[in-house]
Amino acid sequence: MVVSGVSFMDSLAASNQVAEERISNIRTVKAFSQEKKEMFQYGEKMHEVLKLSVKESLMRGLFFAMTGFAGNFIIISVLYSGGLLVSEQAISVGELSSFLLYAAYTGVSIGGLSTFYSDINRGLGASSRIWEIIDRKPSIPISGGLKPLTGPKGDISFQNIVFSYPNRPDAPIINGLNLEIPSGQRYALVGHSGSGKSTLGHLLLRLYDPQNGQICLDKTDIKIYDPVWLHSHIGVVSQEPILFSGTVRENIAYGREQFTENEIIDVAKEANAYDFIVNKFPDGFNTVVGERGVLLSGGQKQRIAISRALLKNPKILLLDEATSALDAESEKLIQEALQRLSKGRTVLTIAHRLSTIKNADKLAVLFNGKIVELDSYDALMSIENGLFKKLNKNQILTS
Ligand SMILES: Nc1ncnc2c1ncn2[C@@H]1O[C@H](COP(=O)(O)OP(=O)(O)OP(=O)(O)O)[C@@H](O)[C@H]1O
Repeated sequence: MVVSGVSFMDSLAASNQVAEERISNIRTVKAFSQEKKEMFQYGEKMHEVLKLSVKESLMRGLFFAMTGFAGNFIIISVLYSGGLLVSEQAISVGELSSFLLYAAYTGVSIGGLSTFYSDINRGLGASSRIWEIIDRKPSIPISGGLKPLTGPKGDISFQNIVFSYPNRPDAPIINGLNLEIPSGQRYALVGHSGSGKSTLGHLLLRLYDPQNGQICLDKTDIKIYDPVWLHSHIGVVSQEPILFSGTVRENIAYGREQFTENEIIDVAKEANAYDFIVNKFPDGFNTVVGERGVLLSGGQKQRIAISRALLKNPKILLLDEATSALDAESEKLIQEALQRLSKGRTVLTIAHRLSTIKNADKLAVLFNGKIVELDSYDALMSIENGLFKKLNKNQILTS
């Protein structure tokens, strides 16, 4: 019964996952006219849930039918043998009745225990997955470690990094990579799609640990630092900025406990977000952005994410540029905001835009899990048969 409870919960979770994923991406479903197919798929999943719940109900029914039958059979047997004993005058009718009464009380109580047993099994089935998750020890601790009293200087070095994702251990993404980014410099990471640029960002944030080599911040392995301290000094503006349902203010302040209204206004101005927040949104900074920021345009989301990074005031910046093209005006405003954001910080940009690539102090070209070229834009373009030159010529780097 425990096993069937677990499968029932698993199939219910699978059907909920399908529903949640499709409903939250309803625009894509509609754009591809997949409503009927998705409804059919959800129906299939629910059918699976129904099948398992019928199976579980049958097992419960069988179990209770058997215990009920056994109870009644015992009573009839006791009445029969007791009747024989009464007729032989071995026991009195009173003794037989009181025995039956005690036996009935005991039987009902034991019957109650069997219901309790089946309910416990249901609970065990439902909770076993939760316990599995609760008992999992994260390989990277949430907190604990060195917390320097001052912020970092911002020198970053990747030393002989080898990394493959845990679910694909045989497919190394980074393979003996070395890269030094001195404090205050702007480096742009370029390479084919899928070459591992975002992965390098994940490693710097210590979302994963490399299988080999070390990543150092100010000559100390990032594994030594408290992850909370480390994350507080790295600002991230990702390709698809993640906003949470809540107000514009709450989204800008995400990650900062203490802030003043003036700070929020200042960072919004610096990120070129102030004008649209105040003039275009009905409630200004109190405007609700909708689930995952659906009520905002791509460019607006980017600028709110830049305001958030500015408020955090980190020493290191990790920018994952959006590949999707924005209109020229938004593009200009975002580039301006990013320029301001980059000032005085160590910046690693996953670059897709020619303007970013040209403005970077150095370009690091990632190929086959290694940095194969590292220099300024002009220097790399002057290498005959250079990889960067080829990528640039084929317009692989720019959107
Ligand atoms: N969580 C993951 N689990 C397993 N493999 C992953 C995971 N994330 C990415 N990968 C794989 O790692 C490789 C590198 O991905 P990554 O996102 O770092 O590339 P990228 O250079 O940033 O690409 P793009 O420019 O298209 O964003 C890809 O082959 C991808 O399929």
